[in-house]
Amino acid sequence: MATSSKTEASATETLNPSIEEIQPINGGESIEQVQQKAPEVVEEATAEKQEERVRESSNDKIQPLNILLTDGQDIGQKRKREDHPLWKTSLCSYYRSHSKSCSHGETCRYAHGEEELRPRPDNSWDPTSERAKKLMKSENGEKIDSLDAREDVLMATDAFSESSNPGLEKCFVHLPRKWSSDDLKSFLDEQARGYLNQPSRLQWLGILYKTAKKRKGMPIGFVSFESTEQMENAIEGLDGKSMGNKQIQIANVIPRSFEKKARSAMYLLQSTQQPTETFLSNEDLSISVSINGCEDGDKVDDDLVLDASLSRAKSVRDVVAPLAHMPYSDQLEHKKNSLMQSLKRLTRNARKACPDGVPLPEWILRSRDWGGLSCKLEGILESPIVNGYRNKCEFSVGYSLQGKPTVGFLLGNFREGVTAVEEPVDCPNVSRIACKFASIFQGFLQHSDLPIWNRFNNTGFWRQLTVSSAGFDKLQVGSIFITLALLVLIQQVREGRTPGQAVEVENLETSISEVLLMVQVCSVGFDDEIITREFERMAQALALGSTTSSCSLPLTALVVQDHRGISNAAPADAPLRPLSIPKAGIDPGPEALNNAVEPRINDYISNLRFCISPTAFFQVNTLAAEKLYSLAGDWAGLGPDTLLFDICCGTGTIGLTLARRVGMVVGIEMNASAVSDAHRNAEINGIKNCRFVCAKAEDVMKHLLEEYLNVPHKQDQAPHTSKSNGKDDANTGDKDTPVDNVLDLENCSNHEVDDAKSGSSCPSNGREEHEDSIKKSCISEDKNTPVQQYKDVVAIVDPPRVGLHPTVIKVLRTHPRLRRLVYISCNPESLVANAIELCTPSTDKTKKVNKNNRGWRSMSSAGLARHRAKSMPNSEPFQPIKAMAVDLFPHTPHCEMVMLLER
Ligand SMILES: C[S@@+](CC[C@H](N)C(=O)[O-])C[C@H]1O[C@@H](n2cnc3c(N)ncnc32)[C@H](O)[C@@H]1O
Repeated sequence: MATSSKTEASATETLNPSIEEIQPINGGESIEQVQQKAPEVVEEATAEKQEERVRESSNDKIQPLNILLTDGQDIGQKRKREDHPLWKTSLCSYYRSHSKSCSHGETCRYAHGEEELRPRPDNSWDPTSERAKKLMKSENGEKIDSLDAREDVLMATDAFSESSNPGLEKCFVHLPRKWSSDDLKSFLDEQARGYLNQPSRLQWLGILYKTAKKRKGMPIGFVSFESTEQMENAIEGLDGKSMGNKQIQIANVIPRSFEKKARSAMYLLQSTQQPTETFLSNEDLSISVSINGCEDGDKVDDDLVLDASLSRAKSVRDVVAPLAHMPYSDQLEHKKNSLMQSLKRLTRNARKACPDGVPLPEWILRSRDWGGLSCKLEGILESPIVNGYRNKCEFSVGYSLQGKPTVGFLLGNFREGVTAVEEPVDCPNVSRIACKFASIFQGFLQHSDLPIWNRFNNTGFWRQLTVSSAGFDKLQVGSIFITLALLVLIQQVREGRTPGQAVEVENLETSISEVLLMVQVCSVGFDDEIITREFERMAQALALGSTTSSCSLPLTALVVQDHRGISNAAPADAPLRPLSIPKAGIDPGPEALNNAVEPRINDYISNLRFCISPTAFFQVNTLAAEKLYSLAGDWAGLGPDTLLFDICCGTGTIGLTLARRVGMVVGIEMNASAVSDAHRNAEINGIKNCRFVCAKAEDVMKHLLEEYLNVPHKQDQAPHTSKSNGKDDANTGDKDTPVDNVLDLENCSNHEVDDAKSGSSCPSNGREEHEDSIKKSCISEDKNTPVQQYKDVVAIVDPPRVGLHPTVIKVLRTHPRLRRLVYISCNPESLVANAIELCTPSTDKTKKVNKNNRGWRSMSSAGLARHRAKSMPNSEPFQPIKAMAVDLFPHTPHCEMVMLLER
């Protein structure tokens, strides 16, 4: 397996000093001595100190090099060092704690004070710096950076005022987010009284206004006036007025000319269905806002510097590919360092959660060998393709900053008022095929009779375009890739570059043979006839675009998703309408729309074909995912006697690619389309030892473990084979199987925080029906099929970003026969939280969780996990054995991590 070994070696050297190198703290006692005395009390502080020491010590390590570089006057080398993306991105703790003196002087790689501090490659700041603290506060909604808010407002291009006369309306910026419209009105009324009470301004009329509306959760409100005089009085009295630590700013509200078209569409629709008022209020909604004088730059202060970096971060490239400015090897190092922090966090939190009187587990004691990491981080596997690797892109539909209907990426967070969408220009992770389809669709929207989606008032029709591409011929890719890799290597050697730098594999795009387009709309309130006509036109435009493009642009499936929700994240069961793709130049007529093929796409992993539905999860970087699954399989220690649980299995990718190495695979997945894909994929690839269960893992895991593992061992049983018949297959179990159907739903309902984050596509019409469906998915219909006993039970879990449900963690942790668990995570934070619960020792005296305690709302995920660990039934904890990262997302800070847990 290829790893960026060079990068890793140097990073490990500098960031992982052995414990001997760490100086004693706390009056000469070593960290260990202090910890053994009162671990809970001193742990956090010592860990931080330890990290500081590590940093200091890593600084020591590069010091001689720095001196050499300056003394040797190798200016090129020095510049190279200063160009390093991490140069001066952390504050020097030595400088801070030693009266602003540091023996490394200007060669110190850490910043001596806030002035020297540089933003990190992902545009974040050293968390201990003033800047980071300020930002953190604003993120928490307590304080908002003034210019940040201004920037956001400037980026709001959708409609969010309801005035019929924008000339007599103003936008108030920097209002408290939590204010309602009533708060804003009270404030304005109070201001009026205040002025009237001032003797020096007896002539003052007060702040009179017509309407005042506050945008929920945002720092802005709209105030309209009866007359220009009223408006000017308000500006005179309130613009610049202090509001907490901010000053109110009053912005112009400018009607957008480009809205006329949408307006006429609205009128058209208004005559067919909707009550007049709805659309009349909509038609004037589209405005953009500019702040009086904010471009003048008359307030050059610290905030402005901060704002400059924020605004830089808001180019589409910076939003979509924030690490793209770094060489690929530096991106890998950056990700590795941040994963190391997560592994340290796991150790610290598990130590903290370890119950009184229980000795620290071996792995925590051993963590000293790894500089505080909970286990060895074995490295990071590079992505085989660095550019254009995404096989799936979700493009938003909205207005650009120039007011043009655009298909691309949102420039920021809607909650902050950012709605501007920019074209996917210069985003190296997006394929040219995806960009091309976005541009064809954008061209179509400019002439559509239906309006684009407005995020502020949740009206409009066109919402999103998803481009999924696949169909690399593996042999072709293999040979192209080997040739290119060799060429790149030769080139790198010639140019003196290190391996691991960006590999352009442009030709790979030419081997894409399938493209599925999914267009998300909201059909509410629109006439069916108009919709059908627009779909016909859209299908023609997309088909024409694909055939007339200068580059190869296959279009093999087209489907519309109808979604009414507020955000574009549609539930898995949102209605889908497949459309047929007309032959270029031929008008197929409305009938043709109904003759569409099933919208599916075929991709290949480890020489298996995977048929994927539009809403099923599939990793966005297929070649890197292949590495990920094979690593997980290698670490799982599989054999013919292994029963493998593939938890959160999606279309069955992990289980099916490993099926031939195990006795039996049981996959659990809540998305019904993905489960039906998994069955089909087993069939396509002739795999018979897999069973896929459509349910939430938290609802069925306990029963499945019992079904397979609690039966008496029957030595003479024939090896189990199973059929994959396209249904929720439950082809195991016999009359003797003690399937326990007592549901553990009570437990689930204790964890609102997780439930709120996960949607279900499984039936849930009432508790009884739900319970019934869970029972069905766990009990065999064929009562005669014997349950095979397996010597070895392994679980590979690959949960969504929120991590595993606490019920699943509890079931896995407390089942004594599950000895090995491979955790694949795309979110280190949830991995840390779940691993705390899996790996912290428990006692007989478990604490009861207070169900009415709402304190968890303000807890970090690790804090919550520590809390839950206290109520874990007494059971043998897992130990983290090793971890490795796989980079599926070059140019972004994201990364997959695989961790092996054993007991
Ligand atoms: C990160 S994806 C992994 C999918 C699959 N392992 C793969 O690599 O293609 C997570 C999957 O978990 C599913 N999922 C989310 N919550 C779940 C739950 N509570 N129970 C079962 N599956 C769930 C999602 O639908 C999604 O398919």
